[in-house]
Amino acid sequence: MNLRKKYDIPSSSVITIAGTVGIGKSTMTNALANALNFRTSFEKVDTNPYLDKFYEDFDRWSFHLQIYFLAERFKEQKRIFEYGGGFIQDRSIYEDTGIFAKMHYEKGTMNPTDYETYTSLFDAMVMTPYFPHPDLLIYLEGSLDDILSRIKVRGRPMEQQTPIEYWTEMHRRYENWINQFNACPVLRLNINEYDLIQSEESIEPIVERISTFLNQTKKLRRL
Ligand SMILES: Nc1ncnc2c1ncn2[C@@H]1O[C@H](COP(=O)(O)OP(=O)(O)O)[C@@H](O)[C@H]1O
Ligand SMILES: Nc1ncnc2c1ncn2[C@H]1C[C@H](O)[C@@H](COP(=O)(O)O)O1
Repeated sequence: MNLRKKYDIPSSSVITIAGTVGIGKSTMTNALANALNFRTSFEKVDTNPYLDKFYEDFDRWSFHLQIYFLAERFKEQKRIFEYGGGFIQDRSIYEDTGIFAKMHYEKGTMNPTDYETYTSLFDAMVMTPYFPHPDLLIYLEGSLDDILSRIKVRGRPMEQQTPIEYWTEMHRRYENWINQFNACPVLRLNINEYDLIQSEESIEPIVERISTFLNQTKKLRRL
């Protein structure tokens, strides 16, 4: 059933799914897009020319990878705009800079000049009045143990070889990042509150929450 009409969600909505690696963004993206009859925008993992190399040598490839992701996400943003919305997006562009680039710079695996070049490009492209922000960012949160076990079950080879400290640091940074994020409205979902793998129907209460949330933020904007 198309839940979009039942819950009165505008067909032009753009909803982005945020959260740490392995938390369940792609699974949520597919489930929501099916429920709302929306298009999807996924990040490229299998065809990404830098990702494997990056996990083997952060220092050498972190700048290249960030530029690649920035270009890909910007192209996706353009596609979403050209369709007039109606999209679920797997990961927000804000996480690239607020989590990944910052973490690699602060941990010393991206050099200061590269970081400065990257952030000035990001700010010029994204943090402008011309860049359409999503209507809603759904932030998926969960315990580090649950996330580590999901990364293990999914089994992407380059992620298995990455030290646990990397995922621990990322998890910590995500919590801080979301607490001060304000580029668009945020709905937080705890991954223990639903199970899209065992029960497809568990998407409906989530759609209902999205609808309530979007209507509330619409009213607030009118005040
Ligand atoms: N609700 C859930 N319950 C149990 N496992 C899940 C759930 N959602 C996702 N997973 C599993 O967790 C792993 C990571 O999910 P994925 O959607 O690929 O995460 P992300 O896109 O955030 O990296 C996959 O193996 C997926 O099947
Ligand atoms: N901006 C990024 N910098 C470094 N690594 C990144 C970035 N965006 C995504 N990634 C990595 C993390 C994962 O290994 C894959 C896919 O992310 P996922 O959260 O599993 O969708 O790409």
